Amino acid sequence: MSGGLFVAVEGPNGVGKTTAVARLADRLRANGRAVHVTTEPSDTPLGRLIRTSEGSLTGRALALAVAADRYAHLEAEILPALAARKVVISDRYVQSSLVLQRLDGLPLREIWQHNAHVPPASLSFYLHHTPEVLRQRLEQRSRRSRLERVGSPRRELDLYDDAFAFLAARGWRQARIDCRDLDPDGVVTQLLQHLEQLEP
Ligand SMILES: Nc1ncnc2c1ncn2[C@@H]1O[C@H](COP(=O)(O)OP(=O)(O)O)[C@@H](O)[C@H]1O
Ligand SMILES: Cc1cn([C@H]2C[C@H](O)[C@@H](COP(=O)(O)OP(=O)(O)O)O2)c(=O)[nH]c1=O
Repeated sequence: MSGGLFVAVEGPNGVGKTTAVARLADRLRANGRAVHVTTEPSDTPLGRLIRTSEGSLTGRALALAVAADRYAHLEAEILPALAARKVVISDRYVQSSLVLQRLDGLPLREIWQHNAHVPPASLSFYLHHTPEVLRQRLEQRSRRSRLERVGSPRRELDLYDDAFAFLAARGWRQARIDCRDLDPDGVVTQLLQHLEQLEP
């Protein structure tokens, strides 16, 4: 992908995506890599509008807004950073839509159509944990989003499994990371091992 490396970090709410993204970036920087950390929804006016409207923007309208944000994010931020040969790490990408928009009532194939022109990441990580641990972590959060309340850890994991298989069938390069018994550094060590296999 234009000289850089594009890493997506996916998985259910509370699994440790944000933690893993920050630590992966630290480890790659310590190894001398130029890293660009980003998130979806993006840190732009549209991305911020999606975050603040998530209670009222629902279903197809939310799905299309998230897809529009993704195309803009690619154009304005991800592809230029890749062209500058950076490692881009995104906290959430297409697999998240294949789950969250389904929780919001859309069929998988329609969500896929909205994302039909989105390039795959170089490698997409699916972080996995038990529903019991995910539930405990979510209970500790002071604020839960509408989709966190609509879904449940078990339902989210089922939909992530579906999305993983769906993307695999379309040739997306993915790795499923079982986070049980791994502290944050242990998770990142596994991510780095997978990334080393990509880069000779
Ligand atoms: N590997 C891990 N082991 C134990 N706790 C973790 C691990 N990764 C993250 N956590 C904790 O779990 C909670 C959710 O992590 P977070 O990175 O915010 O998840 P997400 O971004 O997927 O919602 C935080 O309290 C974080 O400190
Ligand atoms: C990336 C993404 C986000 N969203 C929406 C729903 C989420 O509740 C909202 C914010 O994403 P989320 O990652 O849950 O936010 P936070 O970083 O605050 O935990 O964006 C989707 O509906 N589909 C997507 O693909």
